[in-house]
Amino acid sequence: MKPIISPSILSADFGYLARDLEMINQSEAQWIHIDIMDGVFVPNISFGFPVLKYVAKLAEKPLDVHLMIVQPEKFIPEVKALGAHIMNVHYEACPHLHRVVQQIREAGMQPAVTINPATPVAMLKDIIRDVYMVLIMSVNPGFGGQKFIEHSVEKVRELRELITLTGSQALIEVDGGVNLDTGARLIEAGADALVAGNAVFSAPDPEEAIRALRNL
Ligand SMILES: O=C(CO)[C@H](O)[C@H](O)COP(=O)(O)O
Ligand SMILES: [Fe+2]
Repeated sequence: MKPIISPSILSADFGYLARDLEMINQSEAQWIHIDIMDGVFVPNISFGFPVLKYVAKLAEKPLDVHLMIVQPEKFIPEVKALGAHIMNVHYEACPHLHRVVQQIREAGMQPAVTINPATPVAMLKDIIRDVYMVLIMSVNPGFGGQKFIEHSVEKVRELRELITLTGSQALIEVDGGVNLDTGARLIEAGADALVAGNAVFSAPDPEEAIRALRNL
């Protein structure tokens, strides 16, 4: 099965956001990845809901929303209003993760849980049956264009084992430093979906870069 490709608009040219979204609409990408940062959970701020309303209007593919914020449950209505397909919340930001997952589902979105590079896969054991997807961060969240953390490939393998063992249907997505080389190894390890920012938007032909990732 071909991997799901979710281009991250964090690396788009914000001065030409409409053009870059149109490129994704025309491309072989399945989803559009949206990074929301609060300057508290991560040391950076990206864009907020007034900008994302405009993005959502132009986007013709399901939105894969990645919230790098504290208390993400506070923003379930705003994320829902964007028409998001998937709402990714961080394990590290949710002391009551099970409740948040339930709330996301009740709101009519697919719940996904994201883990930072220092969080072991084993921490997901009691939530894995309840989520649509797990997002493994392969860089420390907060910035695009960072170097891939090698240990992430092993984490994908461990997560695939946990999913098989528990009978979960969860998808595995990986985010950070994904390119043709790291992407190939992640897919081999069991990843279903790849987020790519820099590898797409720094390429001479971004649409071709998406196609190449899709054909890995
Ligand atoms: O969540 C993120 C950063 O925290 C981004 O989705 C990620 O960094 C994508 O960018 P790149 O592919 O350039 O690493
Ligand atoms: Fe992300």
